[in-house]
Amino acid sequence: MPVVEARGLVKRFGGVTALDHVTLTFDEGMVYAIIGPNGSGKTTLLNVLTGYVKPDAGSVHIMGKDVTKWPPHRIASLGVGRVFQIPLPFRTLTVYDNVAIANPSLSGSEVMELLRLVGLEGKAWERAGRLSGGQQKLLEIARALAKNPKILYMDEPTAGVNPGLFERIENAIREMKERGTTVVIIEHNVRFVSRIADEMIAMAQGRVIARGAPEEVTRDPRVIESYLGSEVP
Ligand SMILES: Nc1ncnc2c1ncn2[C@@H]1O[C@H](COP(=O)(O)OP(=O)(O)OP(=O)(O)O)[C@@H](O)[C@H]1O
Repeated sequence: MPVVEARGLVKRFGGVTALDHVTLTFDEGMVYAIIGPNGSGKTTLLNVLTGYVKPDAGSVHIMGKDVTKWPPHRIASLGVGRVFQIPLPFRTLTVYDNVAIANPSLSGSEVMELLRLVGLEGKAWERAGRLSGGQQKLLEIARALAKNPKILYMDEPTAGVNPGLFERIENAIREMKERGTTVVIIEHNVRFVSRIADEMIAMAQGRVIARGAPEEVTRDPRVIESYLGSEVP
């Protein structure tokens, strides 16, 4: 049974069809990348899968449960995590405490291990508000990992992050996969996600236009065309 199954999702905003009959499944322990030009519906899809936006038609099942009408907190309670594009740590708390409160059952050494994984162990006792934007993003990823989610949605993990830190994001994603988490990443940096995704899903105009191995999807003429003939980024 797939961990997530979306069937026939439709979402309209006024005259714009943001999702036009999207059907897809995500399997356990796999890493998926969702790519597509601006406005192709990627964020709307994540919002529907996590309960923030209700679809006009279609359904979402998580581990066999119909969650289509569930509010976000109830979906989260099934072990569904999300890393938002803009990190929002508790700025006045230390980096360590930000991770510790994400999951109070973790031991001190487990918290430090997560900080080491994202390269923030040297910042453990600094206030989170003092970190750079990229470091705050890494902290957000460590907080998501601390909760040991079954499914983790990541909204542009590399946005606003210094390329020198990409490797740490990659390490965190590999660690999640190792733990059996299903990771779904929306990303504009196609080269970055091509390295880590088991499968790539390309969207254009609210539809899934290609799905498969990253090297095949990025070479698919329909995908190249959706980026207006320019090179896939
Ligand atoms: N709340 C909203 N109200 C009105 N229109 C919306 C809303 N959210 C999304 N849209 C429209 O739906 C379409 C899909 O947008 P969406 O943000 O899902 O695309 P995206 O692929 O995530 O784009 P980007 O890569 O720029 O983040 C766009 O035309 C967008 O303008």
